Order: sequence, then C-alpha cells, then structure tokens
Amino acid sequence: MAPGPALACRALSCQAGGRTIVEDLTLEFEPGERVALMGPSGSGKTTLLTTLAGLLPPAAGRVLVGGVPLDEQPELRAGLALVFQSYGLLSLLTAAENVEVALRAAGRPPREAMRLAAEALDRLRVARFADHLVEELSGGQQQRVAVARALALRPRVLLADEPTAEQDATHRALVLDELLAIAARGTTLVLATHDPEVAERCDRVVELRALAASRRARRSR
Ligand SMILES: Nc1ncnc2c1ncn2[C@@H]1O[C@H](COP(=O)(O)OP(=O)(O)OP(=O)(O)O)[C@@H](O)[C@H]1O
Repeated sequence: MAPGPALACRALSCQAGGRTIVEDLTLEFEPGERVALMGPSGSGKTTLLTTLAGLLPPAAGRVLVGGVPLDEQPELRAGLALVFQSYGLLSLLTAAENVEVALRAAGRPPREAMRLAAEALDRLRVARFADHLVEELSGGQQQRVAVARALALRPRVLLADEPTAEQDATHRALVLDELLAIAARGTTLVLATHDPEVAERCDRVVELRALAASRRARRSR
C-alpha cells in the first residue's frame, strides 16, 4: 500500500457554478479514522466531499489517496465511496439491483455481488424492500439503501453526506453504528453532518467555515 494518510487534500480550492466555495484547504485523514465534517449550511461540505471523492475536479490544489495524487492515478477513485445527500440511486432499478450494480462495476462476480448486496441490505434493515423499485421507497429507506451500497463496497475511504438526516431515532443509531463499524476494519470515514451526536461519536471534527469567514481567519493569522 502507498504511504501517507488514507486521504488528504493540499491547498485545495473548489468551485461550483463558477463560484469559489472552498479555498486553500489542507486536510489529512488517517486509515480507520472517523471524522465529522461540520459547518453551516452552504459552507461547502457537499462540494468538498464531491471533490474528495474525485467526482468534481479541484479548481486548485490536489486530492491525494494514500499519498498519491488522484489526478495522476484516477483509478484510485475505485477505493473511494460517496453516499450522496440526495442518495444518487437509480430510481428504475430495485434496491438490490442498485447495490449489485455498484459491486459489479467494482469487479465482483454476479453471485458474490448478489450475496454481498443481500447482506448489506439486511444490515441496514431494508432487506424486505430488496425487490422494490427505489422510487417506491421512502426517503429514509432510500438513504439506507445508499448507505448499504457504500458499505458493501468495503471502500478504503467512505465519504457520506448527512447520512442520517432522513432517519428516525432508531434508524439513525443503526446507520451510525454500521458506518462506524466499518472504520474498525480500516476504512476511513468522513461524515458531513449537522448532528452533534454524530460528531460526538467520531474521533475528530473538521469545521468548515463559510468562505468569507475562512478568508478573514487566514488574513488574521
Ligand atoms: N452546482 C452549483 N451551482 C451553483 N452553486 C452551487 C452549486 N453547488 C453548490 N453551490 C453553492 O455552493 C455553496 C456550498 O454548497 P454545499 O452544498 O457544498 O454546502 P453544504 O455545506 O453542503 O450545505 P448544506 O449543509 O445545506 O447541505 C452554496 O452557496 C451553494 O449554493
């Protein structure tokens, strides 16, 4: 395995819609570390996670996976999974197919993909919806399918955007337990959240400030 933190960004700037959202950000995430990414609405958590996942190219700076720049080895993206805030499921596929498709794309043979998908859906208590089209599921159920899909991939780094936001108290605890458990197997976990209880269960909090506030802080250093 390449040396260095599991995931890092150096002097990273991100733009969305032609506007700079995140500027000159340097962070490191160790293997197995559980990090809560917090900050006010609009501070750029989603934009940052999408960039760290390699789905949005940085406006400046770099993302490194195991010390290797992602732009030099784009195949390293295969070790990164993102749970999207709006789930990112294929609505005309069933819950099981959504998880299986991701596993197949990651190179798992069909039978193994079916087994791993069934296991993950069971753990997230959506097994009874395995054969339902995603569009038939509630928001909370869809979110658990999206979490199941990311967990089934056993990624090196799992990035999740407010993964408990749609859950009731029971399912919030379940989702959080399942996410935190994967870190014990070495996966780095970065959870964007507004929930102080989620943050409390992580090893560390990274606070993202709105751009104007972060510029003021840099000037006063
Ligand atoms: N595609 C886009 N086009 C234009 N502006 C965008 C786009 N994506 C994000 N933004 C803007 O970037 C800023 C940061 O958005 P982002 O969703 O990353 O924040 P966030 O911290 O995740 O917010 P929340 O906590 O509400 O989910 C916001 O001002 C938003 O309007």
